[in-house]
Amino acid sequence: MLVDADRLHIAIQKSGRLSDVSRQLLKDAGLRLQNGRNALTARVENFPADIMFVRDDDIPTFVADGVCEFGIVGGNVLEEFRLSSSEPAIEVVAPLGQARCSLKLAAPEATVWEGSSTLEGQRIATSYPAIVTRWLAEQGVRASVVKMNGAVELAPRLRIAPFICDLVSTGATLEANGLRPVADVFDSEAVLVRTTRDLSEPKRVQGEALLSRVEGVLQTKDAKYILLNAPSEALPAITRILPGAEAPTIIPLHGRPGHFAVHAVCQESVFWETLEQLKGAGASAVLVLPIEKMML
Ligand SMILES: Nc1ncnc2c1ncn2[C@@H]1O[C@H](COP(=O)(O)OP(=O)(O)OP(=O)(O)O)[C@@H](O)[C@H]1O
Ligand SMILES: O=P(O)(O)OC[C@H]1O[C@H](OP(=O)(O)OP(=O)(O)O)[C@H](O)[C@@H]1O
Ligand SMILES: [Mg+2]
Repeated sequence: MLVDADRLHIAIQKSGRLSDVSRQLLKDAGLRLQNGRNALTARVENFPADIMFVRDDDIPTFVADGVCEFGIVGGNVLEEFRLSSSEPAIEVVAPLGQARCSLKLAAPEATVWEGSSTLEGQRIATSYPAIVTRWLAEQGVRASVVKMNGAVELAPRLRIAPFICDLVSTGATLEANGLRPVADVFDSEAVLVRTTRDLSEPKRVQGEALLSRVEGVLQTKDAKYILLNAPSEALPAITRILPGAEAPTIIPLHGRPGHFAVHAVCQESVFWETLEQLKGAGASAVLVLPIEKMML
């Protein structure tokens, strides 16, 4: 029998860019949370796990310490933690393909940029000093890094530093502050992380079950089930067109010699162009169906 000590702890961001992404992933993995939005913890009704709602910066520490066995965090925050920690007992178990953004170096529009040597002897304001320091070392440039916890885009205007390194997605925040990106430092997306510390056997088993569900969710995101009919001579071309389909099932059509039904799970997006190509290759009666759950 499972006791409370065997329940997994999963750390997610309380509020911010990752909170909806994290809640949605847990929901898609079939986990039903008990408490309301303002609670700091929630019990999962139908899976032996409790959710901790925390600041995103604390997630790597909690997971590496083993206080939480799993967490969802931005790759940028994880990398900064890894570079700053002496014992980062944490691993990425699934990139989630969400909250994509990049850490970019930026400067006021008028700044003349002649490559990374422009930074020699300059100051750079950032919330990610360890990532920026590593990048400067890779570039062979000496510059000083000033840590700011937020509103980094204000640094040039406040004369804190002539350069900044901050997260950019659409670029709208940079533009609104009269800044332009000059170099890419680190690409990030949300990731599911796990502690690398030893777990009790029940927690290890539950962790594997959680991971397998998450992998299923990620695989079904773009996956579709395709059914179509085709004459035998069209089958080689059709199987080449089907996006990300391994070993489609090919069944003879009753009463139509030389004609077959093709069933395939496509792991990649199926676009209208794909259907047009399939028709062009000889397919007819093409159906594309969503896949609700998948466990390979
Ligand atoms: N503009 C963006 N587009 C996409 N993803 C982003 C963007 N800005 C941030 N992110 C990602 O979302 C994560 C969380 O961002 P958010 O701004 O909510 O953090 P925060 O203000 O530090 O939150 P907290 O209050 O939890 O400390 C970032 O670490 C990054 O991985
Ligand atoms: O390139 P953009 O699409 O404009 O996005 C970039 C902005 O998004 C993030 O801040 P967020 O909006 O999450 O607010 P925060 O500063 O309160 O964290 C980041 O710190 C940038 O300021
Ligand atoms: Mg934060």
